[in-house]
Formats: sequence, C-alpha cells, structure tokens
Amino acid sequence: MLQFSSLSDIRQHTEMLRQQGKRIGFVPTMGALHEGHLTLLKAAKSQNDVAVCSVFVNPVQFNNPEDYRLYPRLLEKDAQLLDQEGCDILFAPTAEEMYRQKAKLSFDFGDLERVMEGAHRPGHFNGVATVVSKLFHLVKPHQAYFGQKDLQQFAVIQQLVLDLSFDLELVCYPIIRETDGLAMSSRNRRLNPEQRAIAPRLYESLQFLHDKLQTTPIAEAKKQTEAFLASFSEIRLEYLEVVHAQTLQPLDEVTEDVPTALCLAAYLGDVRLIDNMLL
Ligand SMILES: Nc1ncnc2c1ncn2[C@@H]1O[C@H](COP(=O)(O)OP(=O)(O)OP(=O)(O)O)[C@@H](O)[C@H]1O
Ligand SMILES: CC(C)(CO)[C@@H](O)C(=O)[O-]
Ligand code: BAL
Repeated sequence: MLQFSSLSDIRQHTEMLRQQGKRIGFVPTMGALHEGHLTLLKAAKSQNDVAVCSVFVNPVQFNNPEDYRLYPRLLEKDAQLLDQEGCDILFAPTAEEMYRQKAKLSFDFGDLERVMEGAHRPGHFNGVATVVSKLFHLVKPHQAYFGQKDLQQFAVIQQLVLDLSFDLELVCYPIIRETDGLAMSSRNRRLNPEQRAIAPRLYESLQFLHDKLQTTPIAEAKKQTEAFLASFSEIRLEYLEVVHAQTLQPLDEVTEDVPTALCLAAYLGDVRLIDNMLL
C-alpha cells in the first residue's frame, strides 16, 4: 500500500492514475477504523481498479473542541488494517498540511442543515463540505463511498456534488452493527464498560419507535420512545426525529409512499453517538 501525507503527492499520483485510465474508488474517513469502514473499502476495491482511503480527523467540522481532542487516533493500526484489506493508497495528511491556507469559503445547505446534526453542531456541515471538496479535488475519485450511519451527511454531500458539478458517483452503504445492535462507530471506543453495556438501547429505541409507529401517530410514538430512553439514566437524548429520508425534514405522518428515516443523537457521558433506521 502506498501512503501519502502531502497534498501535492496525492494530487500527482491520482492524476497519473487517471491518465492511465484507472478507475478510482475513494473512502473518506476520520480513522480508528472498524468493520463499517472496511465494508466501504471492500466495495471501493471490488468496483474500481484502485482503492484510496483517507484518514483525517478534520478539525473544522468539530463544533466541540473536547470531542476533537479526544477523537480516537490510531493511524499505525489503521494503516495495517487497510493494507491487509488490499487498500492501494492511504492518504493521511496533517491538519497543518490540509489547512496551510485557512479555508474561508462557506457553504449554506439551506433546510437540509437546519435540522438534527446541522442544528446541534453549528458549523459542522460547513467543515464537512470544505474537507470533502478538498479531498475530491485531491483524490479525483470516480466513485466515493459513504455510510448510511451519517445519513444527513450523505444528503449534504449529494447536494455538494450536484451544486459544484463534481464528476463522480456517490455510493451509500447500510449501517454495520455490532452483534448487540450498536451501530459501529469510532467514538464507541471512548465508551466505558457501563456505557458500552447500555449503548445498544439506542438502536433498540429506534426499533421501539418503528413498532409504535405501526399503530400510533408520530408525536405519541416519539413521546413513548423518549420515555423508554429516559428510563436509562446513563443516556441523554439530544434529538429523536421522524424525517423524510432525503430532505431530512420532520414528517407529520408516516405513509407508505414517503421514504422515512428514524434518527437520533444521544450522549453517554460525554460521548455523542448517532444512529438511524430507514423504514
Ligand atoms: N457502522 C457503520 N456502517 C457503515 N458505514 C459507517 C459506519 N460507521 C461509519 N461509517 C461510514 O464511514 C465513513 C467514515 O466515517 P467516520 O470515520 O466518521 O467513522 P465513524 O465510525 O462514523 O466515526 P464517528 O461517528 O465516531 O465519527 C462515513 O461515510 C461513515 O458514514
Ligand atoms: C466524510 C468525513 C470523512 C469528512 O471528514 C467525515 O465526516 C466522516 O468520516 O464521516
Ligand atoms: N462521522 C461523522 C463525522 C463527525 O462526527 O464529525
């Protein structure tokens, strides 16, 4: 596996690959890799000539400095895993290298970012759009792979690709879960044993909400699910929403013809986790 940290090196190398007619599959990550990331990598590898993975904990998408400071950083182990999985190129720049020029451009995704993650993490999607745009320019992928776990992020990136005419295909893969249902996430590493034991209740609450919605209006079903979560003192719910799966706007009712997603964010101690379920 080749490893680059300099922007000019990755840019030159992917330029050469393009000239050779190679198809590039790209998986952007923030590292501390798990099976969710590796599933994306396997797909990128099997559907393209060359698989590129980036590992970069992007400072400008963190609204909470402590979350940035404590984000798991395991670059050596990540590189080993990627090599084992047949990744061709790892791009792992430093923050200084990536933001030698402080990014000044700002994005506004309208209603898409005024709900859920956008509403609770001011500046988050601006930071995501900034780094994803830079990465797309540097890596020049034909296909870029993302996870459904960050459902709103995927919608934002779809908008970004449309608005800026990036010539690539976006691919979204389903959520990979631990055997007890907890959505795999790098931040799970920060949970203490008690928090880790309670964490699967988040997915259970989505299943609970899903069941309630079969017979109960949204507001009441949400209330009952919030009460279910409130019975676990370790969990502090930030939001629980029933939304349109593409626009991410809250729905008044669940109907068969409207793609629907159940989304939540919650804290266990100071670790903030998100999860969702498509109906
Ligand atoms: N459990 C999962 N299943 C499928 N894809 C995932 C999963 N977890 C993360 N991804 C995807 O991997 C890509 C990189 O995500 P990222 O590096 O932020 O990992 P993460 O595990 O989501 O970390 P965290 O949520 O703690 O930031 C994103 O497209 C994300 O949606
Ligand atoms: C897309 C991404 C790599 C941008 O930093 C990040 O938001 C993530 O890992 O989902
Ligand atoms: N996986 C989403 C990146 C973030 O939480 O900042």
